[in-house]
Amino acid sequence: MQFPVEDIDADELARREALFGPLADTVRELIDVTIRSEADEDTILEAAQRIRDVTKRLNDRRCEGGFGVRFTEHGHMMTWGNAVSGLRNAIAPPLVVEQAADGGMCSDFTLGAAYEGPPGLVHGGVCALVLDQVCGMAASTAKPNLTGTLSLRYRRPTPLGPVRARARIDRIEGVKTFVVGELYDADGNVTVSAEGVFILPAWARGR
Ligand SMILES: CCCCC/C=C\C/C=C\C/C=C\C/C=C\CCCC(=O)SCCNC(=O)CCNC(=O)[C@H](O)C(C)(C)COP(=O)(O)OP(=O)(O)OC[C@H]1O[C@@H](n2cnc3c(N)ncnc32)[C@H](O)[C@@H]1OP(=O)(O)O
Repeated sequence: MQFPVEDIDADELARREALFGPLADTVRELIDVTIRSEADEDTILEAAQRIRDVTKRLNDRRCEGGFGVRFTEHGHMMTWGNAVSGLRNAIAPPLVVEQAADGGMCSDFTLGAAYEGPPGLVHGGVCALVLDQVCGMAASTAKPNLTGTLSLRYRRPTPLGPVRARARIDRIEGVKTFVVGELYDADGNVTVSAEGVFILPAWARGR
């Protein structure tokens, strides 16, 4: 696993955030309206062609593979391709995850039409995606890790709209960090609870 360091200062970091964040926001809106638009056929056909054209231009120069996890020389971590919180990832809701008063992690976000499973409800796999990230971030306050096991209990449906995720470390046993987490609906009901085992991999021990 590589973690490239980019030779950029705080101003350049801010410039890139201000450039790529709004691009991803725009594409996120595009995803939503692609699902929900009731425009006429000519408009849809024209939109598809214009999107193909701009995609071709953006493709002229691009990195190989995924964005990865990169650092600035001052140690700022850029997880911009992350599927849940990536600044440049239009399929990420995106989550902004913050430290909670209890020392765990917390995030308030909105899941719209792009995250639907059953009608009007968040897809169960999306609930797992979000909880993996927030539980993983809670675990990584103790040590770097990968998800070993994530167990979920879907207690009640999660409606599309405002959602809260929380996670905190339950206990640490050697290389294993045990985390518990929950999703909440807009009324504050727990919809999904999670238990995760996050593991410092053998190859990373002592590094
Ligand atoms: C160091 C890596 C850091 C990578 C960080 C990356 C980026 C940093 C960026 C942001 C960080 C911020 C937050 C994190 C955010 C999001 C979280 C998303 C996380 C993911 O999206 S991550 C992708 C999905 N994840 C995988 O792709 C893992 C595939 N898998 C493996 O890479 C190995 O399978 C591994 C490492 C799991 C274990 O391998 P290993 O060789 O290190 O383990 P080993 O045999 O030494 O066992 C040691 C002890 O763990 C027990 N144990 C073993 N496996 C277990 C399991 N699965 N469940 C429960 N317990 C298990 C044993 O029973 C023993 O327990 P005991 O010590 O008690 O005997």
